[in-house]
Amino acid sequence: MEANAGLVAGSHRRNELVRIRHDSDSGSKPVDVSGQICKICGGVVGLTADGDVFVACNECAYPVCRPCYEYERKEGDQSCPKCKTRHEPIRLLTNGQPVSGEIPFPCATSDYNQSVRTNSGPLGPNGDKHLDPRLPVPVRIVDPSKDLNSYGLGNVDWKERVEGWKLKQDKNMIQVTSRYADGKGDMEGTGSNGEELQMADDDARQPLSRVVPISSSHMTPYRIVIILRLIILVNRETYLDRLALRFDREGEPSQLAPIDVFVSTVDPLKEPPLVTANTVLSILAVDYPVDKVSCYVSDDGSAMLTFESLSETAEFARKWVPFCKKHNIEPRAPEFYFAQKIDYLKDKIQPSFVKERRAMKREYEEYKVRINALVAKAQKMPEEGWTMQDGTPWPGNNSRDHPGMIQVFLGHNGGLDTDGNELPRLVYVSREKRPGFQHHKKAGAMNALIRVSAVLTNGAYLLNVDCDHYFNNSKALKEAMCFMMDPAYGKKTCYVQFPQRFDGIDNHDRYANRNIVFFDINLKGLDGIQGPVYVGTGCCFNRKALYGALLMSQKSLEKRFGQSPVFIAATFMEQGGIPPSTNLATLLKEAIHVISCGYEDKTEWGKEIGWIYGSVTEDILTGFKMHARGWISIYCMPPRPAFKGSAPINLSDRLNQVLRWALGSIEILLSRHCPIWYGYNGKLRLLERLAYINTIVYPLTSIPLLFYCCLPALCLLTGKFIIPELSNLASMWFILLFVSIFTTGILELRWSGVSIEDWWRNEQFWVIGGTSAHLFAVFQGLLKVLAGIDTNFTVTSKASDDDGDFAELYVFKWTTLLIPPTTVLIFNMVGIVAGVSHAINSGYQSWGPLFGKLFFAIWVIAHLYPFLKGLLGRQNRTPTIVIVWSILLASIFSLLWVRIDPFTSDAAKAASQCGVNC
Ligand SMILES: O=c1ccn([C@@H]2O[C@H](COP(=O)(O)OP(=O)(O)O[C@H]3O[C@H](CO)[C@@H](O)[C@H](O)[C@H]3O)[C@@H](O)[C@H]2O)c(=O)[nH]1
Ligand SMILES: [Mn+2]
Ligand SMILES: [Zn+2]
Ligand SMILES: [Zn+2]
Repeated sequence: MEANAGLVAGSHRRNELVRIRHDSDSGSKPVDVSGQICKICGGVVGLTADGDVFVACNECAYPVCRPCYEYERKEGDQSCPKCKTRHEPIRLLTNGQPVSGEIPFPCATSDYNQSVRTNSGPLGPNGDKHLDPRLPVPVRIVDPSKDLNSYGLGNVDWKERVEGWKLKQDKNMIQVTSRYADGKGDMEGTGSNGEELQMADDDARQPLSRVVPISSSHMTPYRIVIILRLIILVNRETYLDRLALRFDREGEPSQLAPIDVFVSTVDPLKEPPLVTANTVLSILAVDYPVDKVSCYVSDDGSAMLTFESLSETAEFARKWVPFCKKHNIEPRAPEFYFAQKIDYLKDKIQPSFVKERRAMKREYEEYKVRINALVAKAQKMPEEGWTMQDGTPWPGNNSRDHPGMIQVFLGHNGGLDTDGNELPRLVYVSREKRPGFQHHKKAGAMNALIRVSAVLTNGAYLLNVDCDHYFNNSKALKEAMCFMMDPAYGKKTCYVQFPQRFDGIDNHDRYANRNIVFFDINLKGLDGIQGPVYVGTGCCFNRKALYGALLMSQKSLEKRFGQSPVFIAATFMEQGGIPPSTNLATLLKEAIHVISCGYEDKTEWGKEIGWIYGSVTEDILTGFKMHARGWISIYCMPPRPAFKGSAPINLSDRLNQVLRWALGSIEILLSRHCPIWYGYNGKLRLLERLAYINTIVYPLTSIPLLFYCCLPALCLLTGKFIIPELSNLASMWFILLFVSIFTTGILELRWSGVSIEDWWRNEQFWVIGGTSAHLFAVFQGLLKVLAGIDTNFTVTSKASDDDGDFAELYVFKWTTLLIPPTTVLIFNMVGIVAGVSHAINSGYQSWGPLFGKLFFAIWVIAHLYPFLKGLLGRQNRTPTIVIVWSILLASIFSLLWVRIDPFTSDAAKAASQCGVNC
C-alpha cells in the first residue's frame, strides 16, 4: 500500500465525496450509527471502506445500505426512496477506476448538514465536520456546481480534484455491470487489498436475500375485499453474488455448507430408469463445490435395473458433468437439454462449442441405447431371479424380503471426470425389507436416507426430489443457501420449498396438472405467514430441523435416534461433515446397520423426527410438525424454475393421484397430528394453522359439492327451484355474493400473476376431483380408521418417451372414480332436455324460470367439461364433444317438433297439453 501511496490517495479521493464521518473522537456525545438499519432491506447499513457510515443520499441521508442503493441505482427506480432525488448512473473514470456505490450524486444542500448532524455527530466550528486525524484528507460534502469556498473548504487541491472528477465523468460513460469490477479496479490500480477485504467484510454482513413487496395497488383492494385473507404477501429475491462473496470466494476453499441430495424411486416400470438417470445427472452437474454435494438414490423396489442403470449413469456423468460446467449449459439433465432448440445465429455460439455439443449428444444417444438395453433385459425376470454381472445372485430379487444394500459410486475415492476433476459422491441405497415390518412408504425411505447420509457424508442440509424432478436450474442449491446460510433467516428456517413446475403437459392443461393456483397463490400467500407447506419434492431442509430438539442425555438420544453411536455422534456436528480420517468400510457397515428394518423400533423416527408416518401425503405432515415446533419455512421462486418434473396427464391417473392426496389429508384429519387439535404450544401461527386445516379438510367439501351439482338437474326434472321464490332482496343477495367471489378471484389473480385460463382449469378440476377422488377419499379414510384397512401409495407413471403429440392425454383406463362425475353429468344433461321439453309443453310463461334453472345446470356441465372430454377420448380427432352436443340439441329439437307438430289438430294439442300439466 505504501509503495503506491499516490494511487491510494486517488482511491480515497472517491470516498471523500460521500463520506460522512462518524466522529467518535469529538468532545461531545457521539451518536452511534454503526448499527443503523437499512429502510429497504432491514439489514445493517454498514460502513464504507474507511469506517464511515455509508450514506446513499446526500439530500436526505435516508438510511439505505450499499447493496440496496446499488440495486436501486442499477435496476430499481434510480432515485432516493425518500426524497426521490435521482441517483447518478454508474460510470468509469478514465484511469480505469470505477466509480460505483461510493459516490452518490455529487450534490449537497444547506439543510444537508443538519440531517447529517443527527446521524453522525457534531460538526466543527464552521459548520464543517470534525476531521479525523487518521485520514489523509478532511471530510466534506461537496457540490461541484457551487463555489467550494462557500462551504468553508478553501482547499485548492480539493477543488482541482472535483473539477478533474467532473471532467472524467463527462468523458467516460462506461457502465459498470457489477460491483466486483469496482473491487478489481482498486486492486490493479492501487493494490489496496486491505480496502478490498474490508468491503468484502461489509458485504458479509448483508442479507443474502430480500423480500420484494407486492405493490400496494395490487394488494390493498385485495385485502379490503377479503379480511380472512389478510396475509402479508411477499415476493423474495436472492443475491447469489453476495453468497459467493461471502462463502465461495475465488481462489479460497469454499465455505459453502455440505448438502446431501435425496432421490426417491420405487418402481422402474412406472418410473423409467432414464427419467431417474436424468435427475441424477442434473444433480451431479449442479453448480456447487463437488466435495460438498452427495447424491443418494433410494430404491424402494430393490430393482437390479435401477442399480445397473445407476452404474451406467455414474460412468456417463464423467463426461457429462465437465461438459455442463465448461459450457455453463442449462438445464443439466441431458434429455431436456438436447430437446431444446438452439438458435445458432442468435445465441452467439462458438464453433468449438457446436462441435463438442454434437459429440456429447452422440455420447448421450449411445448411453441411452445402453440404458434401453438394460430396460429391455429387465422386462421378464428369469426363474432363478436376477444375477449380477459378477455372477452372484442379486440380493433384492424379492422386493418385500431382502437385505439392505448400499453402493458408493464416484466421489472422493471414485473415478474422476474426463477433465481429471472430482465428482460428487453418488450412493445407491435400498433399505432392508422383511415381511411383518412396516416400511412406511416414501417417508420410511427418506428416513433411511437421513441416517445413511448422516453416517457417510453428513451434509448440514438435505434436499429431496422425486425421481422425475430434475434440477432445471443448476444454481438451485445456492438459491437455497441464500436463505439457509443467511445470518437472519438461517437459524429459524426449517426448509426452503421451491415451486413444482412440470414438463410435457398439454397446452391447455386440461386436468389442472400444473397446479398453478396452488403454487402461485396458496404457497406464495403462506410465505407471508409462517411459510409454505412442504410438498414432497424440490425442498431443501436444515438437517437439524428433522432431528427435533437436541439437548438430551445419551440414553434418551438412543431412544430418539436408535442404537447407532456413529449416527448420534453425527447429530452433534453443527456444520455437518464427518471426521476426515474415518474409514469408508467401517462407515458402510454402520450405514447398513441404520437401514435395517428393525432399526426404528422403539425410536422416535416417523413419530417425532424425520419424515412423519401415518399419511400417504407424508409431506404435509412432515412440514406441519416442523411449523408446530415454531420453525419458519421459505418459498423460493427463482426466475428460472429450480426443478421440473412430470405429471400424470391422462384422466384416470390424474384422478388417482388426487385420490391419494385427498386420502392423505383425511388420514391426517383423523390422526393425532390433526392441525385442528394438535400443537397448541403457541408456536404455530393461527393463520398457518388455518391453512393446514384447509389442506386437510378439503376432501369433506365433496359431499355438499355433490349435492350442489345434482340440485340443478333435480330442479329441472321436478320443476321446482332451489330458491323458493326469487324476491328482489334475495336476488340482490345472490348477485352480491357472486360479485364478491368474482372480485376476490380477480384481485387474487392480479397479485399472483396467474392467468384466467389457469384459474378456470383449477375451478373445473376442483369440481371434477370433488365429485370423484375427494368423495372416495372420505370413504376410504373412514374405512381405514374403522376397519383398519391400510392405504397404499400408488405411484404415478412418469412418461419417458417424448412422442410430443400428447397421446398419453387420451389414454383411457377404467376406474370406479369415473362413476360419480359421469352420473352427475348425465343427470344434468337429462335435466336440461326434460326442462326444455317441459317448457315447450307448458307455454310461454314457463320459459323465464327455465332459464334460471338451465343456467345452473349448464354451470355444472361447464365445470365437468374437461372430464367429459376425457371420457370420450380422442376417437380419430373428431371433436366428439360436438357429437354429444348434437345429440342433446337433436333431442330438444325433436321434442320441439313434436310440440308444434303441424299435422296434429288443435283439439288434440290442447288435450295433450292438458294431459302433461294436470
Ligand atoms: O413406497 C414408496 C412410494 C413412493 N416413493 C416415491 O415417492 C415419490 C412420489 O411419487 P409420485 O407417484 O410421483 O407421486 P406424486 O403425486 O406425483 O407426488 C407428490 O405427492 C407425494 C405425496 O402423495 C409426495 O411424496 C411427492 O413428493 C409429491 O411430488 C416418487 O419419487 C416415488 O418413487 C417411494 O420412494 N417409496
Ligand atoms: Mn410425481
Ligand atoms: Zn434522499
Ligand atoms: Zn439494504
